[in-house]
Amino acid sequence: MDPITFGVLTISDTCYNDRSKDRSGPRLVSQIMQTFRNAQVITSVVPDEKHLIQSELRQWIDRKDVGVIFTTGGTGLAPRDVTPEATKPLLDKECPQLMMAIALASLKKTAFAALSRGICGIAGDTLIMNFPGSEKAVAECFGTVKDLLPHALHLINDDLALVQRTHAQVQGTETVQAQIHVCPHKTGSGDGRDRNSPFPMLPVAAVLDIIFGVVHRRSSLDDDIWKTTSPVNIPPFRASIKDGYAMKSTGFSGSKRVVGFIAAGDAPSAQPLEEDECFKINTGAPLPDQADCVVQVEDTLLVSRDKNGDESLVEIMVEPQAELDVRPIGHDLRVNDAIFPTADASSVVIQSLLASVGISKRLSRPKVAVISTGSELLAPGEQPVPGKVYDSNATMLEELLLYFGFDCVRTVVVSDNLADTKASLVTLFEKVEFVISTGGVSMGDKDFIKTALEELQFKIHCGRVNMKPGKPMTFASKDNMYFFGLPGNPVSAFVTFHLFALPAIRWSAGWERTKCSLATIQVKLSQDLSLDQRPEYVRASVTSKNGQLYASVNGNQISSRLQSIAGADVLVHLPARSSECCKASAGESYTASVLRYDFISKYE
Ligand SMILES: Nc1nc2c(c(=O)[nH]1)N[C@H]1C(S)=C(S)[C@@H](COP(=O)(O)OP(=O)(O)OC[C@H]3O[C@@H](n4cnc5c(N)ncnc54)[C@H](O)[C@@H]3O)O[C@H]1N2
Ligand code: MOO
Ligand SMILES: [Mg+2]
Repeated sequence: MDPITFGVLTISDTCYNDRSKDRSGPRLVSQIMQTFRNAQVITSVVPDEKHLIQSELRQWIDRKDVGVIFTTGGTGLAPRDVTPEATKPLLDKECPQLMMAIALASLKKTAFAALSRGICGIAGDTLIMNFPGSEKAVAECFGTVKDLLPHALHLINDDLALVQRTHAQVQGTETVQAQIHVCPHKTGSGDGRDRNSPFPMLPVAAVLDIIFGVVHRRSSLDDDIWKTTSPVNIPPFRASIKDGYAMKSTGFSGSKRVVGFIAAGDAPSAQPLEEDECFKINTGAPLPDQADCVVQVEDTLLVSRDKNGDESLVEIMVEPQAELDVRPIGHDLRVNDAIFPTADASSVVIQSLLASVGISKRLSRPKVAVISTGSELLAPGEQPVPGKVYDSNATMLEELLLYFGFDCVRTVVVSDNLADTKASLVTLFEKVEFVISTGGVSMGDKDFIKTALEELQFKIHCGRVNMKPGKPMTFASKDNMYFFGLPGNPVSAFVTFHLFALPAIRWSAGWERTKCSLATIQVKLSQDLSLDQRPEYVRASVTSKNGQLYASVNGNQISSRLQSIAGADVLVHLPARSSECCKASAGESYTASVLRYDFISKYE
């Protein structure tokens, strides 16, 4: 089937106000991409407003390339659910049987499918289907219709030859020629097919959805860790919280003979203790068996020392209370209690809490390698050579992995050569699960990465992303080997590492999905910014003013200028330019991904 463009329209007040809540749209995009390799997908999010739904639908119906539009959301019985009412006036013909097929399939899964009012029909030569709003429902609905779409479109486009062929196939009189995907983007040949990438530009959210669906999440953080119970009590003995004197609270205040000294690490003392006696004790030391409280040194006076200079008599200035400044056995953690009160993938938390109960277990982390590709690269420290540039990406990626708590097991630099690229990939994947490369993923004759992946039987899940910088970002996998081909432009590599490779590695390490991507905040722009035709991730420093966070963009944002990462606290998510809006204005609020722990550069 010739490449067609699918439209995925999320209709939801909630998602319109916060795009990160839209899970159904990206899920639908990734389902489409996994079913129709050559498809293009355009997406949008509108509130549950009839006129806005219709204006978006009309724009897409009027486009020649858009063959199918799926809407998700607004098909229910709630007052704001108006998707069918918005869709119906635009249709030339309804397709009730298609919706019935969806309804019957959905009813098998849940009786509540009966409450969905979605409709389906044809507007011009575009097929429109209303799907429910839930992520699960859109996947199921798409699954019901996906095999019907090619034939439906051939009928709509009156493509008789193909219609006959499909009928013949259905009647079983013709075998379908197996469609083998050959990457037309061969390099070096420079024939016509190289002029257009075969990879659709996927929305960022859809790429993340694909990544989380493909990358195997290590279960080690799921069960055995969180369910681990403590083999010991913490503290294992009654421990003093202060430096002071251990005594019997029944002995009241007043002067007491000092009969001994207990340091942290000493064994508990079973020595008898009178009410007018006490032990000098250190913080963390075990209380003597007959004491039930500790008075801190600040609440005492030293009265006398014996001939060896040791304290012999003290004046207790406060009334001692039972259990004062004492941590009972198991006060912080009891034996057989769960060590982890909550799932927390931080290795600091996991390793230190395990250590606190005496378990020495080094959590294995996903193994990552870095490849820098490019015949033009010089290693830092080498002498300049005409036509060459220094390789900043390898160092940057090693440092980024370190910063985020992962190790770069190995780094190689490979020139623009297909055989070397393949050989490096094979060697590295013998040792690691993730390989992150930079360079060689765009349209150049020497961009071998995608070809190398195809020839090594990797599945390329994403070959281009609708974003700036980072458009040619490539994600591929084969079994449990995962490959990120970041663009060569240093800033593109920086941005796509943060948005895609890091979340994937964290996911593989067992992190909660909500924590895999960088945390996001809302910032106000400090200046006007023009919008690009792709959604843009601009580097900006953050100022906190009266509790409001402002973002100032770090100079020229061209994706080769690595200087823009200096002082970059966040990546501000700027939407793509649209016919209604071509700039982001100072004072407007935008979502921003937090790049570093210390993400506020200035307080005013
Ligand atoms: N005809 C088209 N050309 C390009 C397109 C396109 O769509 N059509 N996309 C542009 C975009 S967007 C990006 S991003 C770049 C990415 O290209 P590659 O991933 O193939 O990167 P290279 O071509 O290998 O290098 C790009 C650039 O970056 C420099 N570079 C590469 N590696 C390093 C490194 N390790 N350290 C520092 N600098 C590096 C390299 O010298 C180039 O200047 O493609 C555009 N082209
Ligand atoms: O995608 Mo590129 O990174 O814009 O230059
Ligand atoms: Mg290139």
